[in-house]
Amino acid sequence: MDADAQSTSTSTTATSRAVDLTAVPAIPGAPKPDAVIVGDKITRKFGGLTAVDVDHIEIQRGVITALIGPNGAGKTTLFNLLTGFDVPDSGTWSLNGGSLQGVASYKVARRGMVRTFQLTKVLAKLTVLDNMLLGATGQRGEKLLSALFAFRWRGQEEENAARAHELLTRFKLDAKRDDFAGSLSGGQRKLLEMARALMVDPELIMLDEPMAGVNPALKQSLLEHVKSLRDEGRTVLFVEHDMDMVRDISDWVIVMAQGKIVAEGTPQAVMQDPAVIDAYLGAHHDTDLREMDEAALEAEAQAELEAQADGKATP
Ligand SMILES: Nc1ncnc2c1ncn2[C@@H]1O[C@H](COP(=O)(O)OP(=O)(O)OP(=O)(O)O)[C@@H](O)[C@H]1O
Repeated sequence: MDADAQSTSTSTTATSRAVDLTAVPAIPGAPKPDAVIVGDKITRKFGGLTAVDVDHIEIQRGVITALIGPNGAGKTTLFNLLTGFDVPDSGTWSLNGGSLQGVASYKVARRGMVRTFQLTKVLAKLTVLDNMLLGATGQRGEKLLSALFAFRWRGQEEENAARAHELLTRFKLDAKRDDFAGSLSGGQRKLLEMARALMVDPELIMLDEPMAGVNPALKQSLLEHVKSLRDEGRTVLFVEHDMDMVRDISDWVIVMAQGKIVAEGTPQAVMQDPAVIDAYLGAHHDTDLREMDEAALEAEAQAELEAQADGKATP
């Protein structure tokens, strides 16, 4: 384990809110013991295509939930809707019981829910430190009224700089604080985006494909950082195609296909669920889950060969 990440997770376990989810029924829309997000009848259509059609969703507080599914399943669209970056055709959802319907993305962030993007939105021509400080916008200082109280704004600036420094150290980016963000590797940009999201000290952090474009050397460190978010009491919801990551760090997995939630459960249960394997294989273009369930596929191929040898037609 990365020494820095280890010290982070060790020092933060005291505030972990993780609970055992093995007793939660493995059914789509399963009720959770302490849901931080609850959504109902959320739909989003693009022309004739229904990208999201979620009947009920609950995200448990304090654990890591993976949202998986084949390409085009609606995962990013659902992220966009929950965080106010897109507007649904119908549906309601709440954070800690407070409705987020019609709430703009920056206000959603102020209420404690932030997200990162599939393609990182770090600003290449700003320094790493300036990117961090931008992450703190939406706080007191940017308000016109606060400009009248410059002493408060200065205090906020100092607080932000201190927090940025602390986070850059934690994410091992402190040596790069004055470099242009554009000079960072793909993995470092993902780390910067995660660090920036933490500037507002969110209760819930949503990561859209945190492993995409990250070189293998940084992957383990990134995984440990995601786990440390949970270990310090935050809720993590992430979209990912990297099934190793899903298996390694998720406490719960929600599977989408064609806009709907088709399965939920612990990683172990979900990865053996025929509905999940169907959802992936039906889409024909996600190889990760194929690799993941090689044994099941081999058994299926063997059965097919035997059926052929017996002269039976296979469906
Ligand atoms: N702005 C848009 N305009 C039209 N169609 C869209 C738009 N955004 C998404 N879609 C369509 O909605 C469906 C769901 O897309 P979405 O990006 O949410 O899927 P996803 O599960 O995140 O896929 P991936 O894993 O490939 O990122 C897809 O068919 C996509 O083409």
